[in-house]
Amino acid sequence: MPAALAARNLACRRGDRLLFTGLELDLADGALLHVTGANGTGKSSLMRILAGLLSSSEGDVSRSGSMALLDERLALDPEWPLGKALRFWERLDGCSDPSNIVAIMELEPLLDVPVRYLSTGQRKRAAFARLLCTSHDIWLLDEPFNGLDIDACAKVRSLTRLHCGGGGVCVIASHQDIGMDAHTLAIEDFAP
Ligand SMILES: Nc1ncnc2c1ncn2[C@@H]1O[C@H](COP(=O)(O)OP(=O)(O)OP(=O)(O)O)[C@@H](O)[C@H]1O
Repeated sequence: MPAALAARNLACRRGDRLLFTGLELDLADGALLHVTGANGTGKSSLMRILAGLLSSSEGDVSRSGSMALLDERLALDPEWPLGKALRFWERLDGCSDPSNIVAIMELEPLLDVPVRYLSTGQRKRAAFARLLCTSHDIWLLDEPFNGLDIDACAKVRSLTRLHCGGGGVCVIASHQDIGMDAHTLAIEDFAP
């Protein structure tokens, strides 16, 4: 089944503030979307609505294919060494080639380090290792370049191109230039 993600007439209210309204998107066939906007405009809120973790105040989301959200929350046990924490999920996710993924994200030297000691960029690379283990069709990447060095940013770009080149859909929320050809959705265009 080809990956697709659509949103119709989405509105989002946080507290007493309406962040956006009438937001539409329609993604399929390897589409890459860059959601832009200044701090606090609602990019992360939109990503959580698309992921089904937050209710919209209006509108709906439909999708075809499985979906993964990568954000600043690292779903790995902070007390465990990274290798053990990754293995726990590799088994549950049915990861086909975990050692290759660890190598791609250059995590071998960190496998004995407790997750809570990882630096910001190391945590982000561990989050990508988890994402790659899951083989989901739709990637929702919230500020995926935060904390990554130049080489790791380039790697994330090439992994994203590979994902979309294989028919996967990807949404990147970032206030930064992502350095890739992408459709753009400026969240401020949907401000009330
Ligand atoms: N649980 C909450 N209750 C009330 N307001 C919230 C809640 N969570 C977030 N907000 C507010 O919603 C607004 C949008 O937050 P969001 O994280 O979606 O923005 P963002 O565009 O991703 O920002 P940034 O670029 O800084 O990450 C902010 O003003 C934030 O304070």
